[in-house]
Amino acid sequence: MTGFDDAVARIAREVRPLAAERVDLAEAAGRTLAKPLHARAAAPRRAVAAMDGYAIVDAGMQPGAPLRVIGESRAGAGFAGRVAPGEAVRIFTGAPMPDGADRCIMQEYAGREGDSVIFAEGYGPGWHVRAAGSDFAAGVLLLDAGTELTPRAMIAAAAADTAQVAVIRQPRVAIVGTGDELAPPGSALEREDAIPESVTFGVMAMAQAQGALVVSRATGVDDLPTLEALADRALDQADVVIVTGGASVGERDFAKPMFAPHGLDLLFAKVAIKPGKPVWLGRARGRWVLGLPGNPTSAMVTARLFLVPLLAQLQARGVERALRWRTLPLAAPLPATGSRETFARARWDEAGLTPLGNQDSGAQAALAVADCLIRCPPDQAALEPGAPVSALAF
Ligand SMILES: Nc1nc2c(c(=O)[nH]1)N[C@H]1C(S)=C(S)[C@@H](COP(=O)(O)OP(=O)(O)OC[C@H]3O[C@@H](n4cnc5c(N)ncnc54)[C@H](O)[C@@H]3O)O[C@H]1N2
Ligand code: MOO
Repeated sequence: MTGFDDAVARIAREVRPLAAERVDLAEAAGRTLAKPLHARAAAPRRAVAAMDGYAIVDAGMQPGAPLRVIGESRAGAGFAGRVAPGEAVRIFTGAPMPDGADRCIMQEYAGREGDSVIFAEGYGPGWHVRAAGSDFAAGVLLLDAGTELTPRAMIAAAAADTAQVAVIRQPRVAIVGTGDELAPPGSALEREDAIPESVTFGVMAMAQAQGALVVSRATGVDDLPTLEALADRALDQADVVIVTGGASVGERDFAKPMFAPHGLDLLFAKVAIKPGKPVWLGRARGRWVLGLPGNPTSAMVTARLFLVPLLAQLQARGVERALRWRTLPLAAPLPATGSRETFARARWDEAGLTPLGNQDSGAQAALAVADCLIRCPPDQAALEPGAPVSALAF
């Protein structure tokens, strides 16, 4: 059986990023930059006021002495002339500082009468000027290749004055759920022994949250010819095919056999973890095929541990960014681990991590409240509250 770190290392080694494409910036949120993004101009391009008030020459300024207001500078329409001592220009936040002026005094300190303005004591010490290039200089690297365009990064990309960006193509994902017992949610009660099909919904949401385009979601009964046909179609459509269920050792576990006619080549099959031991990853017809166990908690834990790094790697983000472990204290006791490395579901708050009471790999209700996985080495003794553990956002 493959160890967890070894399985992740194989993903890092074998999975190559998808090709790049150019998209309009408005379409780029959530995508990953394929090329570094440099600033086309400095920000601000020239010194600007940081407050509404008056631009003045600081040297020789005296509170109470009147200054002559010679013009106005607005954001988008600066003042063309030059300011000399004894003069002031009415200015607004973000407006270019006129030549000669080096300080902005907030309008709260100004007494204005016609063309004359007098400043009250106490307007210092702030100069309220943002120097040219104080945010960033022209030509600097703002966002490196491999950066996800988060909402915050979108600001920097637009501020770089770029209309289009080179991003990695979105991974196309097809999901196939297998099992005779599965019924579309809303119809399970119509058939004796049916259960609502839940796993593909969670896996789809996780793939989408990682930037993937889910091109199809299908379910198939445990019949090999039916599943082979579903595999064929999914391989036509997607970069990554995810098959859920049928990963175990029963006669009707067809998750791997359904890809056999397409030349399935396994990267790993079975990982020494709990839950999710039957998880596997392979390649067929040049596509990645990820097999997740059918148990809902096992499926979501293995999706978090292997699908998220796989999608990260395809999008040139690297597996490390997909698996950021943090050391956090336990807020409640953690039971001893068995012989497999274990990923306990937990909730995190100010007090620390509270392992959930239901650690069954078939659990669905407990999944909805879990937001962390605690990584427990094999044969770890029970831990008391306060003990530091390694945790991953789930
Ligand atoms: N003799 C052995 N039995 C099992 C082993 C083993 O090593 N030897 N491994 C166990 C482990 S660990 C797991 S995990 C499961 C994995 O089983 P499968 O991947 O074959 O999954 P199924 O048998 O199809 O289903 C398991 C369970 O999950 C429910 N399920 C499946 N798909 C869905 C879905 N899309 N939505 C909701 N629920 C689903 C299914 O009804 C079963 O209850 O095998 C153990 N057995
Ligand atoms: O891996 Mo299974 O997930 O232990 O039930």
